[in-house]
Amino acid sequence: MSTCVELKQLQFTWPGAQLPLLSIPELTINRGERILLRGASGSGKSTLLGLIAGIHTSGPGQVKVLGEDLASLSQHHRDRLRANDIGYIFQQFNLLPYLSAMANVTLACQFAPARRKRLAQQSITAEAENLLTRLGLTSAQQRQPAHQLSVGQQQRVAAARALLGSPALIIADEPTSALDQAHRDDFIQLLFEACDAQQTTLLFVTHDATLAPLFPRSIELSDINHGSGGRDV
Ligand SMILES: Nc1ncnc2c1ncn2[C@@H]1O[C@H](COP(=O)(O)OP(=O)(O)OP(=O)(O)O)[C@@H](O)[C@H]1O
Repeated sequence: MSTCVELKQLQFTWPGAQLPLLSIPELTINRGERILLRGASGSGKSTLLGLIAGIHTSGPGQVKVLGEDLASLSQHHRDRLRANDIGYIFQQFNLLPYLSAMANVTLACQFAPARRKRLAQQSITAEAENLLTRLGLTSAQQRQPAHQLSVGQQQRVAAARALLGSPALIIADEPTSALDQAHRDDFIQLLFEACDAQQTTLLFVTHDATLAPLFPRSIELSDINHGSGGRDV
């Protein structure tokens, strides 16, 4: 099985901090895996995701994504890898409020030539519609401005935006924190189905331990992190 994410001897210290927040000897995520990463609030989950997505650069150690050692890439190449191959679902969704749900989704392909190329056979709009429908938004909701949608609907739009153009890796940073249990489990099932249809790897981060049984593999950040994990502040 090929590898999607490979961390080796990773260390990361925020400027001004006394101790490294993260010190992770090893973590490997295979392609197609669905993996839950759990950790307490402030333990470094979002920081780790930012390192894997190439938003922050690490100190010593290696972060490899899809075979590329991020430290050896220029900022431009890291940005391109992220746009083309990583779909990011943010905690606050980061939708543009006055654009329609559909326009928010299709925008994802604007700066991602490889994603557009993977959609070559069908139009971007048709595939966005397909994904939004599969994730449970009606045609009317797809045309509505994002700020007029419920939190659960906005979350589905954010998921469709991340999935459009079949990126190899989806990173989901606590996307269900604002939902009740029924909507949360329903959203995760839909996300699994969409990831399976595209053979996408899913790295899902949460502080909620009750989500672990839904995932084939679950990791506690404190079990793999020898750094401070936010305990020095
Ligand atoms: N830009 C930054 N500059 C300096 N320190 C930061 C920065 N971002 C985060 N930190 C610190 O890093 C630690 C971990 O933060 P991080 O957001 O990665 O945790 P988290 O596990 O995702 O938390 P939560 O579950 O609350 O979102 C915290 O102590 C935080 O103050």
